[in-house]
Amino acid sequence: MLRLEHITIKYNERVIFRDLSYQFQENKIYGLIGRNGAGKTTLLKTIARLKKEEHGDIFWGDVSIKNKDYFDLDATFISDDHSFFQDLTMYEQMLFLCKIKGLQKTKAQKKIEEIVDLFKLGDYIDYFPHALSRGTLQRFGIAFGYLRGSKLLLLDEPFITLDPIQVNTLEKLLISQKSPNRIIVVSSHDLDSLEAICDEYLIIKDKNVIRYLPNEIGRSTITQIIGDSYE
Ligand SMILES: Nc1ncnc2c1ncn2[C@@H]1O[C@H](COP(=O)(O)OP(=O)(O)OP(=O)(O)O)[C@@H](O)[C@H]1O
Repeated sequence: MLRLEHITIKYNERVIFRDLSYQFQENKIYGLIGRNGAGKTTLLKTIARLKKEEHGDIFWGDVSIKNKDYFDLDATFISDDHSFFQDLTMYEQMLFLCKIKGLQKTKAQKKIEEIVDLFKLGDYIDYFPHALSRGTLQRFGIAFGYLRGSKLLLLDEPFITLDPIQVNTLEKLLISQKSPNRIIVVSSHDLDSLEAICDEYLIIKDKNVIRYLPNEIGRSTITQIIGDSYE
């Protein structure tokens, strides 16, 4: 369980979240919804410890992760802002990641093969990042996150730039990744995809979140809540 307790998040003097408390449970996919600039990325980064809150605390189980950093956590944050090594092919980068994870070479090669197949990236593994389209880079970014694996998967706008086939593949993949050991949080403006995968929606409003179950809220109400948050 991941628990946010009365957290306030700011950039300089600008408050993005005020006194936010929420409890995320394993085996669930949460959809983070909000207008542009509402704070979706900020909240994901805060959970991933890539940004620190001003007040409050965050607990993973019974342990505070307030003073932890991203690499202290068993977490993967996937955004569309991928940083790849420009001098390595995509295959070499995947091997490098496996090496950091301590995976033996033959096991690493097998795992990479599986993932490359899953994401249909076989044609591109010998490319350098600068030669790939945005959509393909996004797929590699997600494949890297998948390769890394984690108890906490945080995805920021994962469906952006993916074609409909890849959107469908990713939806299925995320559902298959649900487990009693894992919490998944996805931010997106793609309400169709969120509806297909989420157990709970968290809609950002008034510097806080409102929780809904997908079957208790329609699209027009979501749009209305987002619209109201502009006022
Ligand atoms: N590094 C930063 N310094 C100052 N302000 C920031 C910084 N990063 C984000 N912000 C501001 O914080 C607010 C929340 O930004 P965030 O990126 O979290 O929103 P978002 O909901 O993810 O938006 P979008 O849907 O457009 O991606 C925005 O007003 C943004 O301008």
